[in-house]
Amino acid sequence: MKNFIELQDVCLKLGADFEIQNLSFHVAEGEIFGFLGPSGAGKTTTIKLLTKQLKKDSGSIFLMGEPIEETPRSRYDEIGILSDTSNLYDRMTIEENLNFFAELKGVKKDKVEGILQRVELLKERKRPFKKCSRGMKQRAILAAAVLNQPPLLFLDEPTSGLDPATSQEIHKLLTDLNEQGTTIFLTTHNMEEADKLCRRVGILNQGRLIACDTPQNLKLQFARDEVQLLTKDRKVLRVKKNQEGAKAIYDAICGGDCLTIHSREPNLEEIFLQLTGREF
Ligand SMILES: Nc1ncnc2c1ncn2[C@@H]1O[C@H](COP(=O)(O)OP(=O)(O)OP(=O)(O)O)[C@@H](O)[C@H]1O
Repeated sequence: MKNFIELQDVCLKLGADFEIQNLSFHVAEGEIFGFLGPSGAGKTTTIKLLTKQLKKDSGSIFLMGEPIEETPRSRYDEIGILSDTSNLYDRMTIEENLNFFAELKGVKKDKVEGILQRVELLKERKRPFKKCSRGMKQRAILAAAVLNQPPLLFLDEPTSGLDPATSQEIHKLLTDLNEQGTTIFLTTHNMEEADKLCRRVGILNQGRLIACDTPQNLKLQFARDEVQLLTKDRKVLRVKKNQEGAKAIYDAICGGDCLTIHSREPNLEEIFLQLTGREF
């Protein structure tokens, strides 16, 4: 498996107050990689570095195996990019927009109907983009980005501000795309989304990568040394994994007082709190 994205010691100073510091990570072909971090952590800045909208001060970036400096502009026509600023035209309908992008990307127009169906916009296809709801706009933008089934897709907060049902639809579309071979790099504030979709996640804080692994490994690494026991009278007891804890569990089971026992894995939000001492 080759790396589609690789950063080595990348630094960038932006203004007086912010810098990306020695950023190193990779995204392998076929992965969905989630880039997490609170507002202002540098997620969008990193996408801008990877899509040549910003230039690093130092370090190396490789995109699909070649140094980013050698990546031709035309390569970005193949790569899908979905950012916070839409490039769809307000006055054109959803369908006109997609036909336009199909032509631009050299995709046959008959693909447009299929993609409209997949993002559930077939019925709304004659609606001008500016009259669409936020969820519809987001699905239309995503449809335009994936028309050519890109090998690599950058998504900056793809479900930000969307209702849970629309987010679910977008998750399904992304999972399908990934199964068909698209490598996905996405940024999100939403820990649950990252946990559900991503094979690996990187956690960024104040321009520095503070963790990078599979959600499962991170949870094991930061697992608490305790289990959770639910008693008959619905009390939740947290019991240490030691001799004393074992005795408490033994007594609860023998006394018929134990309803359930669960391990206590932290979620990604708790991991972030443990790493930084700050709420996400
Ligand atoms: N052109 C710029 N000049 C100076 N500072 C900038 C510039 N663009 C962004 N910044 C600053 O860089 C920092 C990182 O911004 P960035 O947009 O990458 O964060 P983010 O993690 O994507 O946040 P959010 O989740 O809110 O989108 C912020 O403090 C921002 O104010």
